[in-house]
Amino acid sequence: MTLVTELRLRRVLDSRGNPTVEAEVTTESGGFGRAAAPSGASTGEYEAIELPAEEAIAAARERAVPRLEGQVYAGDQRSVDRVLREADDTENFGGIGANSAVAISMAAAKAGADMLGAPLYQHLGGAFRGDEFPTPLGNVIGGGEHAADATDIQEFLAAPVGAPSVADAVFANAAVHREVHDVLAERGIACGKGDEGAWAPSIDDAEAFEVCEEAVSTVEDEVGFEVGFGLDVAASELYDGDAYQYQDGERTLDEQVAYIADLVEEYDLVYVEDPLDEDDYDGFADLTDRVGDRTLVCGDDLFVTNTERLSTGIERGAANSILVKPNQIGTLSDAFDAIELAVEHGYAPVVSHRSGETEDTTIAHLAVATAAPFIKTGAVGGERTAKLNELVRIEENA
Ligand SMILES: C=C(OP(=O)(O)O)C(=O)O
Ligand SMILES: [Mg+2]
Repeated sequence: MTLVTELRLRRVLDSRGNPTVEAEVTTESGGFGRAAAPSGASTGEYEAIELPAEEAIAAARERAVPRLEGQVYAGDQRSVDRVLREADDTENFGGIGANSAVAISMAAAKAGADMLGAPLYQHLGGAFRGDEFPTPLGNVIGGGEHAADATDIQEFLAAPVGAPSVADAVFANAAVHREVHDVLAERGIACGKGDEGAWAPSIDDAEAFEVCEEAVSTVEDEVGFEVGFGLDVAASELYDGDAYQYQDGERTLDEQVAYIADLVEEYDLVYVEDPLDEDDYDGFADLTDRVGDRTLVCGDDLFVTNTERLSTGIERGAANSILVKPNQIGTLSDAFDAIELAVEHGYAPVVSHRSGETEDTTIAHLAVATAAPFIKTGAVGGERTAKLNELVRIEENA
């Protein structure tokens, strides 16, 4: 019944105005799924390859479409994703592009769910999924590769860890975002927004910590539950192969570990993503040793949603959390495998958007399906609220 009868691919816009790949899967009995690939700016060196959209579409039309149409069942996600890998025939989706692969993989999942008449999270998570919901991490101040002339640290993330519901958490993050703007205005600082909708003021990291702390504490008083904050340092972007380069000077490898450990202590950070370079497993292990009992040390560029890199991290005690971006690895099956391996070893999976996004809501369903404790998908902006509002709807209906 879920035999794929038609697979269409087209170019659509992402939130940065760049072309990205959208896929539509139709099945024999009329099941339908549509999904679009996101795109990163601070991409990890070991990510699957994103090809220019036109090139990815042409390659997938030639190599993947004939292997899927009339051959594979959309409800059998593992088969769809295996065929995508066979059609690609490289280690990193350099053949058809991870953007084509992930769009097709997610569209097939949606077509499979449509055939069952079930929401996507239920199709992916099954009947015994449980009833846990992810806490959203909301980007409220940012710079790095996402905004010029702003903070060195890429993301300051509101983390409403005490929220009684997803809806409360989503609104708390939006309130922190608003409050950050008010605090900046009081200080006479005008600013625009970065790629993910976070404020991108021309201030240094030290001032951003002050602003964030003040905004979070005001909102915490208003809502009456615990709201903390965390970071995505995106440290590979600061590392020049020798030291970490900040506006206020450089930090050696040891200094960087000590600096982050101090920040965790001083601001009671609940989450620290990519605090060190993507090749520095030892540094991650050292930091995890120091602060891993108090905070999540998350690997994004370090692990790139890849089970081999995660296995290395597990062996070496590097990090205690993994960021999960389906387009970093290319298929939903691979993303599921990374989550499963992480959970098995006590690593917290954090399902994540990319800085370039679309209205696609698959990651909201993926986070619920896998009972991921966190989802990182911004605080405001249409392509971000698409996921947040979907979480609110899922929570109401689940
Ligand atoms: C979402 C992120 O940014 P990008 O999509 O640019 O990699 C990130 O680094 O976690
Ligand atoms: Mg990151």
